[in-house]
Amino acid sequence: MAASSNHPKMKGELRISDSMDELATHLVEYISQLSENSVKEYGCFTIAVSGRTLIDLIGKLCEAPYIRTVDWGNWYFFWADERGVAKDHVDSNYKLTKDGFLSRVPVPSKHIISINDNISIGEAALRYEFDIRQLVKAHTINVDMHADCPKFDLILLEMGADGHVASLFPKNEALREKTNWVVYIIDSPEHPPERITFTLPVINSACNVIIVATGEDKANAVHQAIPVREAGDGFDVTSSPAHMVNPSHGKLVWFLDAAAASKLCPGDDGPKV
Ligand SMILES: O=C1O[C@H](COP(=O)(O)O)[C@@H](O)[C@H](O)[C@H]1O
Repeated sequence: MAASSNHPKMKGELRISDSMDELATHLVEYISQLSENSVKEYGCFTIAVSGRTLIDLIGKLCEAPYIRTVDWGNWYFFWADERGVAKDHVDSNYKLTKDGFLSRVPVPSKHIISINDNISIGEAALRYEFDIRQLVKAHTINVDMHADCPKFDLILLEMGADGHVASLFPKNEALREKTNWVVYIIDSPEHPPERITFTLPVINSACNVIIVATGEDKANAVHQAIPVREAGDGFDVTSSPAHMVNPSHGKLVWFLDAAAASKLCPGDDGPKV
């Protein structure tokens, strides 16, 4: 049975499931609710995803009842990060998402804003940000006036075992970016080295951010990322990019399985939920 908790010592709401299947069930129900609310309120749903296990987890959206109940025609689809490889390469987040999800749901192809793989990584980052700006201008994507950033309805992230989210890796220069919406890196500690990623100002301007973490190998990073830290406690926030996710006017929800949540317990900085 999933447990859900809000705790003043934890950043965001925690939803902890006993199994991957249960986590997927709760995750897709939550996404379908967000989609319904956004379409009702603004006429569309702007979603950015990242890669790997996430795409398997959202696969349930391609099945009954969601395949018929979700308003796919009003979805606008983006990537929070992409690897510097061709779109048909096994490492590509586009390929993963296309094969495992987008080919199974009727999102209009002109609503799928992918990253150009025919130009240099620097040009592709600029072009992707330009494409997003055009959709902000057209009022398809809302805007956070205070941050001068797009306000995506949902940014769906998966945390790596080192605490990275999207392609924002521990201690990387990209974590300091304050102005650009999209940047590229050429020094990813994980293969491939070239990546394009949303920056923290964009992630933290979203209406909703979900971070998924599953498996025992993520337990330490979860323990680093979720507890609220006191200023001056010596914790270097750049060692945990996921800890730096803190939507300024939006909602953050963590979807964890029991193994990933296993180190969040009394004696740490918060309660077991
Ligand atoms: O490199 C990436 O990794 C994360 C997830 O990390 P993993 O260790 O669980 O595979 C992913 O969300 C991101 O999109 C991707 O480019």
